[in-house]
Amino acid sequence: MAQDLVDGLLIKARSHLPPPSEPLGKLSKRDRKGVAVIKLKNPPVNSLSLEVLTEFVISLEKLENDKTFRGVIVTSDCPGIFSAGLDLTEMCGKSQAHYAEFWRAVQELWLRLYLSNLVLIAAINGVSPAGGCLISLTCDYRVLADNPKYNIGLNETLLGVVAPSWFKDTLVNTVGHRTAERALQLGLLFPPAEALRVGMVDQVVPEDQVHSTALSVMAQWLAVPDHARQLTKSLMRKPTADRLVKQRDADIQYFLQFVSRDSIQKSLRMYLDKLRQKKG
Ligand SMILES: CCCCCCCC/C=C\C=C\CC(=O)SCCNC(=O)CCNC(=O)[C@H](O)C(C)(C)COP(=O)(O)OP(=O)(O)OC[C@H]1O[C@@H](n2cnc3c(N)ncnc32)[C@H](O)[C@@H]1OP(=O)(O)O
Repeated sequence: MAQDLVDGLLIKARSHLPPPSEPLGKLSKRDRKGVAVIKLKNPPVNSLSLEVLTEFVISLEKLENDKTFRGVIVTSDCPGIFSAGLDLTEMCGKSQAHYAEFWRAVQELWLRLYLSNLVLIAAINGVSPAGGCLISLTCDYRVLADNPKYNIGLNETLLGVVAPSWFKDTLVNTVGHRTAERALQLGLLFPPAEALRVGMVDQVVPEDQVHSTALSVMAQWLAVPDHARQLTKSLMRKPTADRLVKQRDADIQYFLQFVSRDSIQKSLRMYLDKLRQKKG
């Protein structure tokens, strides 16, 4: 059975954890076939807070260091939402030190995911804007559930902010320069059929088949000898990652200057207010 391949690893935000005695990321070693599942669980929208980013990195590191694991399926435990992207409250009204710590954590997760030796398959079972889309773009393969609500893309410009160069590079490496340029400037969020057409995802399948499809794809990728696949992945991705590695501190300084501007703070606050008012 396909499900027998899977091991569970749940990433939760501390505030939603039950008793403090439970570890944050649960890594069970029951699996024999080397595939783990990382399920993002930070209700209500799986926003990527500093805590979630940190926990994600720790979980990945554990899996990388545990040689029984060769692949990870990245998916969501929040119905209808893969991830709402970076937690906007981490970028509003906080100190410079907080912004710097937050941005370093965003960089760290991107680098870990993008250069991972593991096979990463995104099982995208919900809407996936901005940072949520970025996570899926770092994976080796993307399976998206066929639901017209499940838009995916880098919509930063619609918030009045700019996708940093390494977000842009990740998109360009996936969909090509022209599609990326148009998508980034317009902040396009693609519905499934469009996302497939432009190459933002590799497969669109009925919602109840996302997980089983991700498992089948995983089996195909794991049939390739690890050393050859890993070196090839590195050849393809390292030049892009190195551009950030060489200037991580400068990138943090850009972010600090950018996010601290009154105009950017105002844009982010207005966007958050709009989200909050949607309900009432
Ligand atoms: C020159 C170069 C300089 C380089 C500088 C670089 C600068 C880069 C700066 C920023 C980069 C940002 C990347 C990002 O990822 S920004 C995040 C973008 N995300 C979005 O636009 C998604 C926003 N959310 C939604 O559209 C919806 O919430 C959705 C995910 C579709 C879910 O909808 P629904 O189920 O209806 O839920 P609600 O909208 O009611 O939301 C529930 C509560 O969650 C709050 N929320 C939603 N998204 C976020 C978020 N990303 N961060 C924090 N909080 C979020 C929302 O406000 C609701 O809160 P409350 O219950 O208090 O009302």
